[in-house]
Amino acid sequence: MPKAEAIQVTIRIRPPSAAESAIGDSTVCHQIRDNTLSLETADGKANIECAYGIVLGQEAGQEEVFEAIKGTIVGVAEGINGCIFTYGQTGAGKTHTMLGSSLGNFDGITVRAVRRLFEDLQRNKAEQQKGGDESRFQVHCSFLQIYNEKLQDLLSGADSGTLNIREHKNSRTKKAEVFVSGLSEYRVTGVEDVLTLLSAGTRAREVRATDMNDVSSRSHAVLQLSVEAESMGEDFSVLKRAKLSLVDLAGSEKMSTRSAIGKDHSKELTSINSSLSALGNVMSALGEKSRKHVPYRDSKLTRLLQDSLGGNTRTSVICCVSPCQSAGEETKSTLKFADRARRVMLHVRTNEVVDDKVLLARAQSEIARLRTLLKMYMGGTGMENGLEGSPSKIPRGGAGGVGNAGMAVEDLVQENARLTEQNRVLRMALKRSEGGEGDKAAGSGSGPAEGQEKQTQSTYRVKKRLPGNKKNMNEIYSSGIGSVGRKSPQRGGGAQSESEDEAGGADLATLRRELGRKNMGGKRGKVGKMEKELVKVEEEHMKAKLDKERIRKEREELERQLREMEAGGGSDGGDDDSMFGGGEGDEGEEDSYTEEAFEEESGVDEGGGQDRENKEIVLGVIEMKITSPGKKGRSPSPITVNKGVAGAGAVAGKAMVGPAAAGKAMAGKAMAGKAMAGPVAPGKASMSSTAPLGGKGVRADENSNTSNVQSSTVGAHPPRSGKAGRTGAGGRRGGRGRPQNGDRTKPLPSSMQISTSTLVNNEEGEAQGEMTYTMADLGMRVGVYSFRYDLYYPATVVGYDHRRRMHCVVYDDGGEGGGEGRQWYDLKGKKWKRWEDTVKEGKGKKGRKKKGKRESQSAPEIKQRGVRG
Ligand SMILES: Nc1ncnc2c1ncn2[C@@H]1O[C@H](COP(=O)(O)OP(=O)(O)OP(=O)(O)O)[C@@H](O)[C@H]1O
Repeated sequence: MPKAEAIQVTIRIRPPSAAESAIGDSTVCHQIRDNTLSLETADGKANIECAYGIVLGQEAGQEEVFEAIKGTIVGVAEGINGCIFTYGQTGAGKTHTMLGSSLGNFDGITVRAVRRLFEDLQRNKAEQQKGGDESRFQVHCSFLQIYNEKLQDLLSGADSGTLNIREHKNSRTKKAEVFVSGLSEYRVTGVEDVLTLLSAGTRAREVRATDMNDVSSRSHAVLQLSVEAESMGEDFSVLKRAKLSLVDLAGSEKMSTRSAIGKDHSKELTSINSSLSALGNVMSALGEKSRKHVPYRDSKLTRLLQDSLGGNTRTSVICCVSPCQSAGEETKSTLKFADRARRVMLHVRTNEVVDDKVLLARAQSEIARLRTLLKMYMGGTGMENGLEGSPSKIPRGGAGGVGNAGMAVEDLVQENARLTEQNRVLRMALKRSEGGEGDKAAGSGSGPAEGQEKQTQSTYRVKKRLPGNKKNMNEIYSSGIGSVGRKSPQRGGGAQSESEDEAGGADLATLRRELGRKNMGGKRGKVGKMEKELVKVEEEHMKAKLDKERIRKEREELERQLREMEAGGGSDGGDDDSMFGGGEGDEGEEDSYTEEAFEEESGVDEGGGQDRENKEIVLGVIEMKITSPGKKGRSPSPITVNKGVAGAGAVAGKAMVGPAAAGKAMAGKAMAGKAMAGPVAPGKASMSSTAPLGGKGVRADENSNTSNVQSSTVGAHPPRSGKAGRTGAGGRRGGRGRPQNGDRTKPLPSSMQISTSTLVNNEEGEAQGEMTYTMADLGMRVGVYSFRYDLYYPATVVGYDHRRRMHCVVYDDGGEGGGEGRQWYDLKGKKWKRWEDTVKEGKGKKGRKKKGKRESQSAPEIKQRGVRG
């Protein structure tokens, strides 16, 4: 449940500057208590006293500032978004606070925050590992500026052009979220990596001298770290994800303070002031409970910070002020802003994807707790034990019997969702059997049951099963595949039994009797609320039962049709009794990575070369397509992103059978359902984004429209421990060309081999064996070095475009973001330059360094203002 909390406001009063001291500017702003300051009015007659979260006086050091805002950082490793920004007039100390000073040990918030973040992540990882669980995390970094209302990538290494803010609907929360399309993201492994990027980006930032500051930042800068931390145990897997945004705003400046300023400066000033005023207006709107409209769209800054200001982010504002009289008016207006900010309430929640098993365990412990609670209540001992016995204090589903019945209803609803999903797979299988239309069916989105998510261009095939290893659908559904790695007596099998169905009803009946007894006993008032709750649960239970009946019937009908099809010869005859009609019927499928090719690589022999005792069963081939950008109105050309073999986990986790795009399917369920296993054991969920390829190759794509064929192989991913910037190069080029058209069945050159996974079902029906991670070159255009399928962004691929020599990001919103399904965003028209070169050459020089120098380049020195190396 989201927790409501206010934006945390800290005021920092800096010491007088040398210039202020030189003119003997008097001090009018003082800290008087830990959270209170006083400000003398311009005429010196009155003292304004105001209280904020924390007030830090002139003598406060960087460590104290960090302590004040630490709460925002510590949540990040736990999956809570955080945002820290500094606000104030030019020269008030914002950059000093955020970045620190190169003179001495004055690390700013950024360095401290990043250090703390990595410490937390490492500590969590070590703790998990100590307990015998697997744990890992990944962090990506981006850095941008908003200058004159234009968004620019500070890490693209050259003039980045203008980026756009886009919106995407989070498939989990169903809420719109903003992102910057085409923004470079680098994988970072520690504070040093972030500092290097920070240094490179800070050089590219716009600065200019103002009256108050010789090196005034003239742009708003946003450094963002995306964190994913995953832990996996025997029977659980939890993925936490959060973003930390560190924002150094440009300072407001009075037009009148400059006697004569250039046109550029005046434009800058207008743009800064208007975006800061838009920020103030947003804060005002958010602070007013009755106000419905929040003008986020009035400026790029407010649009970009939308999530941080009114959404699911823990936010801290540090308002910096000068203590001197000459700045009195600006200080007053900064304090006004602080006042607005502290009224804003946020709704913060942990971004966590939890495996079903964990949910089940949690639910079970909740039931146990509530049962005890009810027992105590019924026995009248609640109060004596310090527990509030009033039913109104017991959460929904929490009144013991009601809770138990409520859980039964939830079980039913979940079961229904699972059955609906299976029906969808059956429909696809049926379509395919009917005439190889499976791809179209999947692409067109036809067929999903009501309420299902849209399908996009993805195709799924289940490979022919080996003779002697025939299983019918029911066997497959009930053999535990539906719950690989998470065998649950209740859900592991196919449909829930009638008696289990009735369990909720039985609970309800018992509870009714119990309540009747209590009523008789004169506890009417207390019991009334429970009764209402009970009626509600009974209704839900009835509805879920009816739904289940309908879905079951639907399934029976589909199975019947499919059996008829198979009896009538199926799609490719022979001994193929595969669910989806085998692969031979897919001749017309574009850019297929055919099963034959797969077989050669995986060593799976259709004729039974495998150990049948082990009941080897290759359950599926995933093909995912991402469409190239195309112009609006043009049909986009498909680019195959990833083809792999989904093992039992994929089917089980419903990842590949998900109704949405492959990416979505994998995203939604795979993370939770463990289908997208990286180079980990089956049944374990993978780190979503940049699980290293571990030497697994990539595959050429035949739809590529470029002739410059370079396949990125091992190097497509950044080395785990390498410097972040190296990722930008997209890896060494190891490709030796791609297969010719029509030559798809030939084994790919080793450098381009697609990885495969082979899962073997053991006697218990659990998947055993190796499951490897597959990543293909994006249509020969992009060496992928980061790739994630998750609930947050259903699909995000960050890569290096070899042809254009630039970084690019694909956001696939599965059609939900209002786009045309999958979309391709790149850094159009940009020249690409390695960031190392940019740092080495210094700002202004363009062009790439010669090849082969990269290895010898040492990490750039960090001498940027405010950043310590
Ligand atoms: N708390 C502080 N202690 C010591 N020096 C400070 C402090 N705050 C700011 N300064 C100094 O004041 C000067 C201006 O600070 P800074 O560049 O951080 O201002 P700013 O608010 O970022 O201004 P702008 O908006 O123009 O970029 C710098 O030389 C900085 O080192």
